[in-house]
Amino acid sequence: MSGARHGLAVERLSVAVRGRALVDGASWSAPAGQITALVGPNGAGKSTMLRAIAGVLPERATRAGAVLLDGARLDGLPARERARRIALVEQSTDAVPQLTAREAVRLGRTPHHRMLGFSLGDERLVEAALADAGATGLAERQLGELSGGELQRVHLARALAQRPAVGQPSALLLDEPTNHLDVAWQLELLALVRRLADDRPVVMTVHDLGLAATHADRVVLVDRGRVLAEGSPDAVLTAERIRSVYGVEATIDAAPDGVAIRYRRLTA
Ligand SMILES: Nc1ncnc2c1ncn2[C@@H]1O[C@H](COP(=O)(O)OP(=O)(O)OP(=O)(O)O)[C@@H](O)[C@H]1O
Repeated sequence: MSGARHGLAVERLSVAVRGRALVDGASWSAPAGQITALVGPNGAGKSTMLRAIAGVLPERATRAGAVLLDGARLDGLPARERARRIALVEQSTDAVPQLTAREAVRLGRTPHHRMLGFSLGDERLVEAALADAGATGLAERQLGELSGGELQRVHLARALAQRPAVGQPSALLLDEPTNHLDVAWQLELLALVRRLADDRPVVMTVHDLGLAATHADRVVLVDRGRVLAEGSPDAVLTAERIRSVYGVEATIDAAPDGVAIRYRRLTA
């Protein structure tokens, strides 16, 4: 059901490049206070959806449909206005390797600047964002010399620094946030994401269906640009659906400390 009053609502979103549909009439919602996992096979259109919501599609892409945050349309807002409300952490960004982590996180404040530029308040937010993402110790390091997992934390800190003033609606979109992270940091990140979802919608794409089932409140299953199912993890992630979408046999074990899913190739 789309149209969540508090949270993000995606309505009949379509994205095409040179006449090819990458996202095809997708409607789904991500309520504030919840973690929504966007899952689906490679090439399903998950990243394209996040980029369309954040308004950072390539120029040659055409799009249709609506994106609403707390009931207000984001489409048509100037890029800067949209960037104040929606923070997107991508798998790979065009990070300048010579920037230090702190300088990169400061860039997260750019959409909020007016004439005066960087303020003391911004500086405090940058330090808090670095601390929240566990990246304080990386602040003086150059991006080009960080490991994949360290870089992931800096990107997250940058998105945290981007958030608007308290009380203003915002959403956080994370594209494969657990990529490159070791198991300890995956759990740290998911605990942080849980805290961040306290007062806003958080959407994350993940390939690990067990992780989605364990840590997300809602799951949106996407295939070939379309939404196949949306709802609670146990309602969406059934062995039958996993078989039809991914073409593998899944055994789902729900335990009190999480959901483990084992996979086998389909036998003929
Ligand atoms: N800029 C682009 N121009 C043309 N086609 C694109 C562009 N970006 C993505 N695509 C295509 O759109 C489809 C959806 O890609 P997208 O990256 O959104 O999928 P995804 O679900 O995030 O995949 P993955 O799990 O592999 O990251 C793919 O077929 C991809 O090749």
